[in-house]
Amino acid sequence: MKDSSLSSAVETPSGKGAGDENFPVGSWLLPPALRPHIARYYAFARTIDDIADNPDLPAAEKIRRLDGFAEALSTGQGGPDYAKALALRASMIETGVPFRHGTDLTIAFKQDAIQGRYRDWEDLMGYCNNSAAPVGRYLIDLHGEGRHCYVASDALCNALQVLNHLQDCQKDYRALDRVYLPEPWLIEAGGSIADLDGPASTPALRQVIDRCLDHTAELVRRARPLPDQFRSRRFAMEAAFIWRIADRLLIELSRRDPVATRVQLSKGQFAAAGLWGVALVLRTPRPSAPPKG
Ligand SMILES: CC(C)=CCC/C(C)=C/CC/C(C)=C/COP(=O)(O)OP(=O)(O)O
Repeated sequence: MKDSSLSSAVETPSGKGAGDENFPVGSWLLPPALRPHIARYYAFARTIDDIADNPDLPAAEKIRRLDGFAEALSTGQGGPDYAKALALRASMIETGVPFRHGTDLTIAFKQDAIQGRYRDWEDLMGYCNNSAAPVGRYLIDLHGEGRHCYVASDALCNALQVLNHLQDCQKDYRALDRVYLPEPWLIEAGGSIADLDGPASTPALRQVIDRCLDHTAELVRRARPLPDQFRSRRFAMEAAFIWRIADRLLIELSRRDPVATRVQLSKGQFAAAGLWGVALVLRTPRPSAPPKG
């Protein structure tokens, strides 16, 4: 098989890597034996996201390539252009994790290729259920944790996704004419999509950002039990770390303007979130077995 770390003819690498993410990807907190599998999932996700976000590819071509990745992952067909899907397929067969956690991502990124506006929160959550929730579900199944953990995990992943949309709202609009913030909310607040092109948020845009943050705060609240649900102490620490990152980003985005400046956590805040996660898990007992049902 071709070296899946090299890019193929159907890939359009953005140059982004795990170090550019908002949260730790396959961090040292996770069990070492699982990290190579997580790296394959990450490489697959990064590759298909880069195709969806390439401003120079026509939508039909993005869809053709994303369908190719889904097909290669679920059937093994497709050849060396789809090496990252084939590598993930081998990893998923070895670990027993369903292909669906990969193919669902292709559904979201195909949606990105053709949909640039969102009607309301439900519409946005429909997107997040395919773009972000599969990441947590993948990690849960890889660690052999119970599916009862999906509820809090979906809430955490969808919150991270919306926080990322808020951080990147101007960039996504300018580069891709893509606006995840519901357009009718902007119009209701007396603004328009053009508000995203200014030097700072208008009062209408700020109102919409705050409305999204209110919904996201509820997701972060629902995600709070997640670390306590995991039997794996390392995975619980990772989840607590990531939960704390979401909680801190929520505060930063409510205080600062993502249109005027890049809102992200400082290295100190990131490290503090890690310590918080480790400390939280060290002082709480692990569940011995998942609840029945
Ligand atoms: C169970 C558990 C611990 C779950 C957490 C899993 C996790 C880290 C989910 C994040 C999914 C997400 C928002 C990806 C977007 O990445 P991005 O913000 O880097 O987006 P971009 O690269 O496209 O800008």
